[in-house]
Amino acid sequence: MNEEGCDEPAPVPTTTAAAAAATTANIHSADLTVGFIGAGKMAICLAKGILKRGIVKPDRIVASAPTDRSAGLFTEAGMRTTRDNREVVQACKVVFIATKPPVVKAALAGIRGEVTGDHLIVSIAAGITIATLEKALPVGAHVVRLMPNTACQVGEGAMVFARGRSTTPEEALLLQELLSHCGMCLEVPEPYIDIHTGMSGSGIAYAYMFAEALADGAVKMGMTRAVAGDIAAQTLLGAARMLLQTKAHPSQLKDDVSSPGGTTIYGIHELEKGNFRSTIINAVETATARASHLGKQD
Ligand SMILES: NC(=O)C1=CN([C@@H]2O[C@H](COP(=O)(O)OP(=O)(O)OC[C@H]3O[C@@H](n4cnc5c(N)ncnc54)[C@H](OP(=O)(O)O)[C@@H]3O)[C@@H](O)[C@H]2O)C=CC1
Ligand SMILES: O=C(O)[C@@H]1CCC=N1
Repeated sequence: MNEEGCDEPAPVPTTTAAAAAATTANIHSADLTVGFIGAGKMAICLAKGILKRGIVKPDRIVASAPTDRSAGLFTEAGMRTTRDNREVVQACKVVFIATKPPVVKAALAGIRGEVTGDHLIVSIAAGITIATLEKALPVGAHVVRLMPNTACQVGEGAMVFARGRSTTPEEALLLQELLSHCGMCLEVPEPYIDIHTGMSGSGIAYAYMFAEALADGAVKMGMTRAVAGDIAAQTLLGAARMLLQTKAHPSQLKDDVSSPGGTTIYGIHELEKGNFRSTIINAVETATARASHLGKQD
C-alpha cells in the first residue's frame, strides 16, 4: 500500500549496462526480422515507425491478415504480406500481435506450434493480459504486453509495456530500440497498461475531438476551416511541448495564460460549466474499465 492507502504495483526492474551492450549487438544484427499478425491501423503505424529507425529494412518486415483490405499499406512501403500467420512466426524474431482483442486467442492458437524461445511476442491488444498471452503460448514463451497509440506513425507515440515471466531486460531494450523512432516507450507495472489504454491509446482520440471543437469554435466566429484546423493543431502541439519542456504543472501554465478579468478566464468558466475536466476524468475511467473488460471476454 502507498501513503494514500492504495495498492501500488511493484517497481519495474531496471536494465543493466551489460543488458544494454547485449541489446546493441542484437539490434545491429542484419538478421533482425519483424512480423505483424494483423495488418491494420495500429500495425502500420508501428511498422512505419520501425522503418524510420532504419535498422530493419522493409523486406525484413512481414505482416499477415486474412484479407487484402489493409495489406496494401504494407506492400506500398516495400514490406511483405501473407495470409498465413504461421509464416510470420517462421520468418520473424519479433512478432507483434495486432489483431482486435476478441481474435487474439484464436490467432495465438494458430501460431502456438511455431513459437520458440527465440521469439519475442509483443501483443498490443487492448485488455489482453500477460497471463492470457502466456497461457495461450508454449511454456517459457517470451512475451511483452505493449500499448501504443497511433502517433507512433509520426514519432510522437506514447507507449508503455510490461514484460512476461520469461522476457529478459535485454529483450525489453531490444523492443525499446526498435520503437525508438515511434515515440516514448516506458516499462511499467502491468496494471498501468489498461490505464494507459484509457488515457493515451484511446486518449489521443479525445485530443482530436478537442482540436476539432476548437476549430469549430473558430469557424463559428468566422475563420476558415483550413486556417482554424492548423491553428488548433499547433495550439495542442505548443501546449504539449510546454508541458514536456518546462515540466511545469498544467495548472501553473493555465494560470500563466489567465489574466485577471481577461479572455481566458471567461473561456475557462464556460468549460467548467460543461464539466470539462470531470468529463475527461470520466472518459479515462470508463475507457480503462472497458480495456479491462475486453481482456475478460472469451
Ligand atoms: N487503433 C488504435 O489506435 C490502437 C489499437 N490498439 C490495438 O491494436 C489492435 C489492432 O487494432 P487496429 O489496428 O485498430 O484494428 P484493425 O481492424 O485496423 O486491424 C486488425 C487487423 O487484424 C487482421 N485480422 C483479423 N483477424 C485476423 C486473424 N485471425 N489473423 C491475423 N490477422 C487478423 C485484420 O485483417 P483484415 O484487414 O483482413 O480484416 C486487420 O488487418 C487491437 O487489439 C487494438 O486494441 C492498441 C493501441 C491503439
Ligand atoms: O479503441 C480501441 O479499442 C483501441 C485500443 C486503444 C485505442 N484504440
